[in-house]
Amino acid sequence: MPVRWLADISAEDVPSVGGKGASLGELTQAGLPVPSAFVVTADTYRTFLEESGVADELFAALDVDPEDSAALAEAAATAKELVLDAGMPDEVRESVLAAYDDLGDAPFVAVRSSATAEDLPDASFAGQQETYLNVTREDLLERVKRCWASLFTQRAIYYREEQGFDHERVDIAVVVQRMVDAEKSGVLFTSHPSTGAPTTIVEAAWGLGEGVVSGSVSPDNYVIDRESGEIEEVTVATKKTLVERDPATGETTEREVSEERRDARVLDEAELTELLRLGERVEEHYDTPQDVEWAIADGEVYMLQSRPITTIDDAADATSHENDGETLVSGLGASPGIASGAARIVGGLDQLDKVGQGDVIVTSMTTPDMVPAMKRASGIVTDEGGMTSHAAIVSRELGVPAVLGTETATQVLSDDQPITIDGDRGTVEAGAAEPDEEREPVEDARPTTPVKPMTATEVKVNVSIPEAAERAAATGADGVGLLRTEHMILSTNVTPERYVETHGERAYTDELVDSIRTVADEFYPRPVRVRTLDAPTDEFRQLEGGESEPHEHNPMLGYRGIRRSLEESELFELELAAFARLYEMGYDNVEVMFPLVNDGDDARAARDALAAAGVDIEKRRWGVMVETPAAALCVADFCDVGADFVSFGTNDLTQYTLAVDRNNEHVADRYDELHPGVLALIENVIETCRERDVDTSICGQAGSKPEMVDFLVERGVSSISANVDAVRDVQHEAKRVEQRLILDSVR
Ligand SMILES: Nc1ncnc2c1ncn2[C@@H]1O[C@H](COP(=O)(O)OP(=O)(O)OP(=O)(O)O)[C@@H](O)[C@H]1O
Ligand SMILES: CC(=O)C(=O)O
Ligand SMILES: [Mg+2]
Repeated sequence: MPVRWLADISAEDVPSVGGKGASLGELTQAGLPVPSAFVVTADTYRTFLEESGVADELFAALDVDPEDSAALAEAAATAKELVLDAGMPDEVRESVLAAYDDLGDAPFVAVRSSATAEDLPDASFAGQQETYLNVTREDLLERVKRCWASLFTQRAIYYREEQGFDHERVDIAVVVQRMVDAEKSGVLFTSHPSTGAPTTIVEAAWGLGEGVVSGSVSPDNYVIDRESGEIEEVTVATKKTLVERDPATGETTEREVSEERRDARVLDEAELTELLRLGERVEEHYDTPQDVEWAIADGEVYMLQSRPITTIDDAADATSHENDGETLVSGLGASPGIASGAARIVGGLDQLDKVGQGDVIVTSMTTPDMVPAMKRASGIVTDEGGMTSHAAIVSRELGVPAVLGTETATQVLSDDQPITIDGDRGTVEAGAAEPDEEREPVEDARPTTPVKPMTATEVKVNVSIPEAAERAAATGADGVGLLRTEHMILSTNVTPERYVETHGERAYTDELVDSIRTVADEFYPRPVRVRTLDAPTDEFRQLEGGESEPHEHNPMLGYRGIRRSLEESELFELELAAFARLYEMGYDNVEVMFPLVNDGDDARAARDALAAAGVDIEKRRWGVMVETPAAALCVADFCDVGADFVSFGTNDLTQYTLAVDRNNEHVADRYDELHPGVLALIENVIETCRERDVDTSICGQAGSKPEMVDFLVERGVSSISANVDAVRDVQHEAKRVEQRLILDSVR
């Protein structure tokens, strides 16, 4: 049977109709309003491959060295051409068209890829396959083939080759469904996506749902208490664009929303009540909270897809534990949370093995070599280190509670001693907390909510170690505002020069490609802004090969950032080659950012080096950091040389503006990112960039501070990048300021 109707499909049919098809079948059988549809099954795709005779040639074409980008591109092009050019077996063609005719009155249909579980388990691949809206009978068969062909993009081929996953084992089904000519649409979460509380959250925008799902439109947000049915919170967004069928051409197009509807509320009470009711029925049917896509046309609500919410944090409502044990040591609460476990005193790298799952690492200071053990640990305690130390950055990104700078923990605590650490208060106490409050190891930890306050200001996340990518992506951040390359280098424990000497040039580039790719994959298609190397000489000196680093009176004012990269052009070329490779592999979400530039000359030189490495600078997004007063004052020059964005590195901008070395404890109390001098420079840059249509952003620590968020959002910054644990708060803060601005403008 080449096609199957929704009414005959249920959850067991995933292998035949894919996840989307199966969920639509379940909803239909449960009596929920789903537009009529049939599924072109995975078997049909197989039949097509065999009977059209393309299978051998197709799979032979896919057998490439995934590292050979040219070959990869060719394989993808060949595969697509083979699939699109192959004739459909008569039986398939007839069944599909006959099923279409049974939908009645020659409707427009949605042709939706429905992946089967056999494909890559990597979640970032979901949504990679195509969906076509407003398809007519004439284009139907071709669109079905296009869905099939979308299994063979460069990225997909690369990934399967690399994972040793057989292309022949991958299946795909295609849902052909009557279009809902949606006046409004969106998503709804039947229960709160992070706590599981009985709160329904609805997001809604005008037109077809594509915009909401892809994130290109900011939707209204409604929060409804399921028990009382009361609408608790209504946030009306400015909806600039909508997606709809062009009545003249029949094509799906995006257009501007009319003035009067732009800021108008999308859903009224009756519609919300109806959505709430349908959501409850869906949740009841599956017996677990669901994430549902819906659309409304002519006053009727339709359900377009349902998936379980996988992000509910079981620990979310666990109450904080009051441990009555004695406080053994205290220090800086550098990474929040409470953790209990056996203390493991780690005196050297050879002792890392004794750190098991759930233990607490106690060490004088962490090093990059300890990261794997840090991932296993439930908590981290150090003698030394402040808020910006390696231990602080890594533990925050991994979400492992940490108490740092205790001075004496390695002496006071003993091996195997049960302890409880509080990463908020900065204390280490004797004894273990109740077992149910122990933190889950990172690998099993559920990511936090994907439903975020929608903000016009993009809220992104900073990432330093690729191991933290999954957790960072789960914040629902709009991308990565700063991916530091330093840690990728530091984790090799040798200087880049030494690495190239011992491993070769290719290996150096490979190392960068691999690390960046981990993050770019996790976030795809959300943008990931990667900064080229910025490590001061004093940090490199600690690495193997670091003896040849120059001694500088003040490394902060010295040989680092773009200055060093332009000087050491051979190494810089290898670094930039990594970007060229990533683009060839299809990571079009990667952006390049240059640190510590002072003026147009620096920016131009960096840009030219990027172009010389084979990156199309017109097509790819690149930009510079604004970290020196000179850069802030010369920002127009960056716009002139074609930067797509600038990003405030307020850690540096503050130290250079105030002449306060951020590593010098004698002047630490004068370090103030909100100093009027710093803010004046920032304001000036935002204004200049807005006039010239260049994006502005912040990626320094101050981006995680509410006062700075207020200041930036008011001035119209394009995006804010925050630490992993601050993303949610920044989203809320940005939304609050945006609402206030809207209200002010109305009054
Ligand atoms: N029959 C339909 N009528 C109106 N809009 C539809 C229909 N089918 C899909 N859409 C819209 O198009 C969007 C994208 O469709 P679809 O769910 O097939 O793709 P996707 O979200 O990219 O895929 P996946 O769910 O596999 O990640 C939907 O969210 C929905 O808003
Ligand atoms: C992030 C960074 O480099 C800075 O704030 O200076
Ligand atoms: Mg900096």
